[in-house]
Amino acid sequence: MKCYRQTEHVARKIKLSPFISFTWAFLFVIAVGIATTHSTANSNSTANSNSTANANSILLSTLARPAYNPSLFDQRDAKVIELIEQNKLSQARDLLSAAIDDTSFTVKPKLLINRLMLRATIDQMVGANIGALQDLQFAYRLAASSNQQNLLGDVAYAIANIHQTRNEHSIALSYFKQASENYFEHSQIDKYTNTLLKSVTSLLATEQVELAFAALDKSKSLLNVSLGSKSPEYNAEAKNLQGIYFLHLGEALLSSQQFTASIDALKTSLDLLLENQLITKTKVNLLLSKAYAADENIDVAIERIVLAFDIASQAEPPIWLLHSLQLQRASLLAQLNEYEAAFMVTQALLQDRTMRQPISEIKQMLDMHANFQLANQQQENADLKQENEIKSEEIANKQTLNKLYFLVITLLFCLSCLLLLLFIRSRKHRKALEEIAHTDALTSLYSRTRILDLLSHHQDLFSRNPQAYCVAIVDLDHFKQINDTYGHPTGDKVLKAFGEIAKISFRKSDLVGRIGGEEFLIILPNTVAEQATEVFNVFNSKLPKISHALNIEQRVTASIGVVSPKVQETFMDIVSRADKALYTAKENGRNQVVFSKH
Ligand SMILES: Nc1nc2c(ncn2[C@@H]2O[C@H](COP(=O)(O)OP(=O)(O)OP(=O)(O)O)[C@@H](O)[C@H]2O)c(=O)[nH]1
Repeated sequence: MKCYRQTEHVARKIKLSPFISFTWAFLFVIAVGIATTHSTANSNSTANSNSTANANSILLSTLARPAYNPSLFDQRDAKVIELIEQNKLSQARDLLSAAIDDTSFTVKPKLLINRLMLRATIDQMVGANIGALQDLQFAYRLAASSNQQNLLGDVAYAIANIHQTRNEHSIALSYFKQASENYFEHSQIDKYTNTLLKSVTSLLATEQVELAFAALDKSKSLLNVSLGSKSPEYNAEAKNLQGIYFLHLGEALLSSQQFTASIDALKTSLDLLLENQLITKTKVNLLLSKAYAADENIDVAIERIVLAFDIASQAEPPIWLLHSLQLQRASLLAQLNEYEAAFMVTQALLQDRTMRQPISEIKQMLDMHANFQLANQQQENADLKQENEIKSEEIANKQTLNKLYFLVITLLFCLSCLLLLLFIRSRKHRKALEEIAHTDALTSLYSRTRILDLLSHHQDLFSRNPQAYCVAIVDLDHFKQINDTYGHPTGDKVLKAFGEIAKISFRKSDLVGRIGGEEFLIILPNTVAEQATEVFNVFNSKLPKISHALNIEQRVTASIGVVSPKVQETFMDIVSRADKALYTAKENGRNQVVFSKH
């Protein structure tokens, strides 16, 4: 409706006949409506319809007017429109090209210019921007040379649009300037306002923020003036134009990092925009997502980009807008540290040859790649570090384990040594104890226990292998008297001296032990009774030497009872028998050897 109204406005201004005026108004509707749908750059054209469908609906409503009479202009134009309506763009272009070839500039300059504009529109629809630019630049030269000033603004505006789409913002701005000057000159205030708003995007892209805000201020005052002064339908359009004003205000505020104000402006824009402005609403939601993300409100930023995709799916968005949506999606994914997903999206975008994003956005994508690679690298480094840490820990554990093994082995070794030492010592100790137990402390002869053990052992052997041996019990005579006369220590010396004589008097195989105070037991292996009696007599004769040695008057003698054990006897029987023989020796007057014959 907006486009149609603008077209009518143009027609009135150039004061053509109503039919001709209407015809070109009709063509212009197609040109502007479709062109803005398919080639609007990332700003928001007031002249745009939201899709081909939208353009076609305007076209149909125009055709339905009672005043419309296609016979009054070239039938081919009507056919072209019909083909466009059927989306047969190639056929429409061919027919239009033929019509252009037939159109004489000198006779019908306006017709030729408008046809060129229409062909540029078709070219834009199929993405052939260069061809569209050639037609529009040709149309521009024709308009300038034929003094078609009223068309010059529209052509300049269309050229600016294409350059903006291609992100050639400086060139776009120069054409917007020409268009706005032309509209202002011809009092086409709405078109003038729209051009000012449209230029905001290019001003921001070229970092002319102050000029962008100046353009917004100017647009705002113009919009306030136009409100309320027209028909209700016009008010709806004006409201929509205000919505577009707020869109660009939000865009400018976002660019100057006033995020909260930007969000407010963009929300206001959504309230004001007409319902069918799907592409524009998509753009507003895209900007809102960017503003929320910049304000670090990622959740709402995600909601907005989802909404933007949703609205876009209901229209036929231009490819650049889809790229912008994908780029924002990638940016949000990157902010959520989902670099891999972001990378996939941006990689797909970079591979899309049709994409013509502004340098800043390409930089953003490259930054995201760099971030992704950095994050990957960091992750790899972190993984390596973790691996190293694990390995270091393993090595440390192994070292600790080795140390532990070494310690345990050392400890075990030490323990073994200690045990061995203890064992050796205990053996020595035991031997020493045994020695002590087996030896009489005073005389160094066998102790009572030991000599009786030896006797028992000997008797056992004898019972198996009877080989005559003798056993004697020797008791010193009147020893009490020695003690009493010379004292106990002298008595001890006598006992000691007895031991010494016994040691040298008997064979090495003979066994001598002390079994009582002054009583001794002597075993003579392999000895028969006669031999034993003789040995003991000799021995007894040596004892008086002790008196001499100790310088005592009492003569040291002994009474000796000798037995030759029998196989059936126990060692106690033997001792008892020897004791009896000893008793006999004592009875018989002491200092003698008595052999037991029983
Ligand atoms: N000096 C000393 N005297 C001891 C030891 N053991 C026993 N006597 C003493 O030996 C003496 C033994 O005396 P008696 O049993 O009466 O025997 P005796 O005086 O030798 O008399 P007869 O055997 O009948 O000739 C006691 O006075 C004991 O005290 C000892 O180890 N050293």
